[in-house]
Amino acid sequence: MHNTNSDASDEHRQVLKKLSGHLRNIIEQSIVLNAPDKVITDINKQLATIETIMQPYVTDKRALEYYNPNVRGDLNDIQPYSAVSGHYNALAAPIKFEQQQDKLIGRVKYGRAYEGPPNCVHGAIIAGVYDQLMAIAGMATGKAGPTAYLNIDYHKPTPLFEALEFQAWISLERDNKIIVKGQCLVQGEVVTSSEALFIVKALLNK
Ligand SMILES: CCCCCCCCCCCCCCCC(=O)SCCNC(=O)CCNC(=O)[C@H](O)C(C)(C)COP(=O)(O)OP(=O)(O)OC[C@H]1O[C@@H](n2cnc3c(N)ncnc32)[C@H](O)[C@@H]1OP(=O)(O)O
Repeated sequence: MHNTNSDASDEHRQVLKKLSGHLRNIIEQSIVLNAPDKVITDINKQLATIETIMQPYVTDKRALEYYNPNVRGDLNDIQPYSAVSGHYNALAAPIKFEQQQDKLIGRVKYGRAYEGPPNCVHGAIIAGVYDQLMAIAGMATGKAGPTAYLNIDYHKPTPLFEALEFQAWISLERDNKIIVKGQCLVQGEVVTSSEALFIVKALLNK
């Protein structure tokens, strides 16, 4: 189940990614859907058919890696099914990770499915991005481990439908501890900032 390798072809990865894209669009559309009962009933029937088609192929083994420490190119593929950043998980918004010098960057726009305060991104979604982005940024030390704490300062509301730039960088690495800092910018303005502690030996020893 928690495989670190996969023999999936590029074609297989592409069709799986496309499936997540369709599901993601359906989730977003469902939030603002205002259709007659008859139309929704028809949609429900078609979705039930899709579930039936998928069911025989649902196994306890993922097609892709749960965790791919040797990923090259797309940094999101370190955890392809991440609930926050996985391009193969429809729950994750299409955030794009990239390394820029000593910072890991996450660029994303959130839609209605991620709304907390009116027209703003839910604070728990923001926390999720920091947790994932900072964990991956910490891996640049060559180590990894679970989050011991994640502190977030919400300085200003984070708007929906606007380009967000999350940044994360290693602040301190000592023994079994990695402290990572982060911030999120909207049009150059910092709207949130964060700090997280990751414990390395804990993951390796337990
Ligand atoms: C098959 C493939 C597998 C590979 C797999 C890799 C997968 C890579 C994917 C990445 C995925 C990312 C995803 C996002 C990252 C999550 O979301 S992780 C999920 C959220 N976090 C958790 O569930 C962690 C739950 N907590 C725990 O397990 C434990 O409390 C911890 C954090 C591991 C620490 O426990 P511990 O090992 O017993 O360590 P402990 O001795 O208590 O503390 C060690 C040191 O840290 C300090 N410390 C501990 N907690 C704190 C704290 N809250 N504040 C300050 N200091 C603290 C201690 O004081 C101690 O300091 P020293 O005495 O050494 O100076």
